[in-house]
Amino acid sequence: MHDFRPRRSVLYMPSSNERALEKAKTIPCDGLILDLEDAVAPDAKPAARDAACAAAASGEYGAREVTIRVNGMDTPWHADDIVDASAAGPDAIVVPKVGSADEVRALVASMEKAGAPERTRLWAMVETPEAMFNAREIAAASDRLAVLVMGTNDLVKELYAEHVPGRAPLLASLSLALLAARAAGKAILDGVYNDVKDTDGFLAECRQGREMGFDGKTLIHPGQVDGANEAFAPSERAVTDARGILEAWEARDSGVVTYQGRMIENLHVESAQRTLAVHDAIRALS
Ligand SMILES: CC(C)(COP(=O)(O)OP(=O)(O)OC[C@H]1O[C@@H](n2cnc3c(N)ncnc32)[C@H](O)[C@@H]1OP(=O)(O)O)[C@@H](O)C(=O)NCCC(=O)NCCSC(=O)C[C@H](O)C(=O)O
Ligand SMILES: [Mg+2]
Repeated sequence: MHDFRPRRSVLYMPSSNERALEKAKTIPCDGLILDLEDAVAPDAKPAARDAACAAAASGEYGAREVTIRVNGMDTPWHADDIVDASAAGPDAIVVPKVGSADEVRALVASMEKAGAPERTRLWAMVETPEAMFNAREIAAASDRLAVLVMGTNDLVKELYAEHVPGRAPLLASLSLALLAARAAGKAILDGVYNDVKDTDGFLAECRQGREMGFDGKTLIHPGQVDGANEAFAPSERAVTDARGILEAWEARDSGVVTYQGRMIENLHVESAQRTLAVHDAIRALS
């Protein structure tokens, strides 16, 4: 009933960093974004592209979802990035600064022209004011588009905002993108937390992202993986409650039943089924 792929922790790494590419094989994250964009200097881009494509094609990353983030559509590297990444066949090609449904369709067409295998999905980064206003059309533009990824650093820059605890300046954007993803039935990942030494701030932001409804968080350091894995997995309590709700529902003799004093209706049963599907999918990873 629920076809769910865990994406609690999705780690960016510069594809120019050989050591990080090697280390990633042992990091317990659900996904990897091999970056060719912001984390790679212009003169290192061709070598980084080769390294990312070789890594994605290697099959050495186990159950982790392996993606390549190409350079933006308005850059001189984009066309070659799409051609080479499509040939490498990662789980997804991540495109930064997608601003419209037309751009999504153009990206899908260029992936198809470059022979990207069916399994290679498109992930669109939404990180500009234009993308926020077009989020609904972007999310629904193609079946190939599987995930929206928040780019909160670019958003803060574009809004002339500031990174603050609680992210008040970003809440409208985060909510718009979430609404768009859910309306289109797509997954959505929260943005990165820049201070790799601030564990409390990072965990608070993970909790906020989970409570808002994000599927997981994009990360920049291996030290952030365990916190995201825990925050975006159903807690033991949630799993116990989900089982209890299903048992109470099975034993009902009317359309409404209670579990531990709380009213349970069909919609709560669907949520409980989803919780157990997520829990099972996470357990199946290990
Ligand atoms: C942030 C970092 C530059 C910090 O690097 P460093 O000081 O080297 O960290 P450590 O010494 O603590 O590293 C310990 C070991 O872990 C490896 N490592 C570090 N980061 C990664 C990683 N991301 N993936 C894999 N492995 C990693 C180090 O190599 C050390 O290994 P060892 O020597 O064997 O012990 C660095 O973490 C980093 O570069 N992070 C990724 C930065 C990045 O990719 N940025 C671009 C994406 S973020 C973005 O653009 C979001 C979006 O577009 C937006 O707008 O918001
Ligand atoms: Mg960005």
